[in-house]
Amino acid sequence: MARRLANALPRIEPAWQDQGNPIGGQGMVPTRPETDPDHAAVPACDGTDALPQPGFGECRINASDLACRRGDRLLFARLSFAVQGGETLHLAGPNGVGKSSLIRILAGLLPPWAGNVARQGAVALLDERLALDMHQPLGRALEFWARCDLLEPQDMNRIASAAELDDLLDVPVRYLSTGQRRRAALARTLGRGAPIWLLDEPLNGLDARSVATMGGMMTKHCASGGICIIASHQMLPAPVTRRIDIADFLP
Ligand SMILES: Nc1ncnc2c1ncn2[C@@H]1O[C@H](COP(=O)(O)OP(=O)(O)OP(=O)(O)O)[C@@H](O)[C@H]1O
Repeated sequence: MARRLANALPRIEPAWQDQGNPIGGQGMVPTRPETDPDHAAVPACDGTDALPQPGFGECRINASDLACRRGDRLLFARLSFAVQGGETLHLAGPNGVGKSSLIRILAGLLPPWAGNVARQGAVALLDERLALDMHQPLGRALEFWARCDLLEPQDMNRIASAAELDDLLDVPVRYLSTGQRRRAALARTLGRGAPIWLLDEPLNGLDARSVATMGGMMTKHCASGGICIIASHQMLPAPVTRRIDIADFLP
């Protein structure tokens, strides 16, 4: 039962078929972290060392000729990319362009209007939903997911510490501030131990220190062979392999 819950996110089958490398993959060159004057001076928190370093097997995600329609509007079309372990893809673009919709397509929660996604590796999805029991103290709410994800309690504790949640574990989730909820959602998501992170606006509501910590987590995840695909209208505090502005794929 627990394993079934842990794998509750839909998987796109077959797990992987090599469909070539339409945009880059192998050839993509990591860049320096995108610079944001608001965040540049804040050192990453040491707590990132507490994240588990699982040493992922091969993981990749390929999007081929994707188009997305919501309601009666075609949002984007002819969008292709390939991302492999160790790479970060930044999905950018103005409000309403379709960043969240693309994240949902990549997670298998929304069918594309056209094209397909091939994926190897489990996914951890962070979106606008907190997915924590508002009536439980934070520690209990995180424990629920730790059990689902078959985490050892000490692993969840380490992740909570990395997200600087130690002092909040006894606080009911509904009393947490916006930024505290975001950090709790991050801990819940990253605790899955999945190689592919799909993060929709992970920096929203975070203060400068938490943004730097998040950057450290992303950097470590990629260094361990994981994938980060981040939809954000902000610059990312970690090395970015490729940036796609969805506005370039308007139909
Ligand atoms: N279920 C839906 N039915 C119809 N239209 C939808 C639906 N969900 C989203 N949309 C529309 O699709 C468009 C893209 O939404 P989406 O949330 O993907 O954009 P976004 O780039 O993530 O925006 P933001 O930067 O504001 O978060 C918006 O115009 C939105 O109103």
